[in-house]
Amino acid sequence: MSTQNPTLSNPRQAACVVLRSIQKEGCYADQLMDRELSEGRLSGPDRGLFAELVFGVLRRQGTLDHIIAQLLNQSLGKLEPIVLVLLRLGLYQLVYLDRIPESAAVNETVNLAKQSVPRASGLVNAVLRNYLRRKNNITFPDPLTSPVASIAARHSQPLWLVNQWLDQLGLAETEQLAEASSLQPPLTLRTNTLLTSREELLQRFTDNGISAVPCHYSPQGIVVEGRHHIPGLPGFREGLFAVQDEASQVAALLLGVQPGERVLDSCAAPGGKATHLAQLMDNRGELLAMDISRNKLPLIQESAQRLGIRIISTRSADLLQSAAMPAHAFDRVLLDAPCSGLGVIRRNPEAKWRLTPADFTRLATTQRAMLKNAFRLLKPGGTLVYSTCSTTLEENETVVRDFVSRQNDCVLEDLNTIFPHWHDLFTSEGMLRTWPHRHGMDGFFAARLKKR
Ligand SMILES: C[S@@+](CC[C@H](N)C(=O)[O-])C[C@H]1O[C@@H](n2cnc3c(N)ncnc32)[C@H](O)[C@@H]1O
Repeated sequence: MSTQNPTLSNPRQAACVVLRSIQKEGCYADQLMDRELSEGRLSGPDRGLFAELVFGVLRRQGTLDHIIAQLLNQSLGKLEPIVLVLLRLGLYQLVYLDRIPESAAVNETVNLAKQSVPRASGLVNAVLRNYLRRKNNITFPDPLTSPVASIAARHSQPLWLVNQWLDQLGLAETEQLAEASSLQPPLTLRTNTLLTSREELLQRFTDNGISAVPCHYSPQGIVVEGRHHIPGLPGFREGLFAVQDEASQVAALLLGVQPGERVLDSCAAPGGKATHLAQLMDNRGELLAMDISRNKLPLIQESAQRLGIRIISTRSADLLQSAAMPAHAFDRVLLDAPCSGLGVIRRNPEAKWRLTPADFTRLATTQRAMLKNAFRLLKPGGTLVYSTCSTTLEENETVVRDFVSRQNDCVLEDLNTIFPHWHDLFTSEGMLRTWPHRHGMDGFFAARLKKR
């Protein structure tokens, strides 16, 4: 099956194609899904089922594989990759989707197998029916004697990640985080305060029969209940809001930008934080949104235009190349560094099956070099926020502590002192650490540095 197949009007078939591309080619789920949805072959509830199947299977892949292994007479590794995708897809519907009748889940999956890999349709049928017979006898590792394996299997997380969380948080919180990280994240929006207030936006949603509540921490944030097609939400085309997790909103607020300042967002695409910063600057001053990827700069410009922002200019430059950097000295710099994305695995669940601990060391090397270069661009007295959507120590505290210890003109500011009302988001050292299970937002890190 190909992702270009023009006949994919069936949500299960479309999900199967996307899952296979992710497995085979290392594609990103959100990009493939956007492409499929924008081609308009699926309509109405089929679009919702398609998204549910792709993200659900990726989030629950570990648990599904654990169950499949008990139902098979052979090891999982011996299955053809497409057969494994079909089994995950069928089993996901049986285990997690109450609204789909069991017979439909089995028959539709077997039909898909007949189309794509006919020789395996008997096996797919047998395994799914075997699950229906044995579902009350599926076993998981004992939480007392094998806590890591138990959490990994029940909450669908890789073993290395559970071990890492255990070192950071202890057993009870690891269980909570593992569970929260396999759930669908909330839909959080940032009010565009250049055009409206949070209260007016909430009222607009209420008037349109959509439930939404204010965020607890971000003064611009709202959480919308249910699933929605974003461009169809009231106020989207008028630019009244941007989609952005609350943790990301808080990270930009930590920079403390003021109207009239000269600000650099050094890794800016697709522009979530850059547009937020411009909004906080009240559309006054200069904001340079820089990114290595020239292809992504139009995303920043399109968002800025929709939100009525006039102070952002974009530039393609490599933060690792000093010579390519803008010659300005900035009052404030945001370095929202490329990272492992372990804090956003609710949104990009394929990442947890691809990453390995070796990736963090490689990423940290780049992040250190970026921090050094970004700090050079600050004026004396200027402020820099270093942030990532990763939960690892290596990409976060270690990068910052190491930099501060080597850089005589750099001071780590204590966020507890500057933003005392958010103290439960900060570590005792004064850095931001948000967690899905504690704060209901993405896992995020930020530290605020000052140049003497
Ligand atoms: C975490 S994303 C930034 C997200 C953005 N701040 C936002 O809120 O929408 C990291 C960005 O860094 C960019 N990037 C990666 N390496 C870079 C480099 N060497 N110089 C500049 N940008 C880089 C990537 O293209 C990516 O867009």
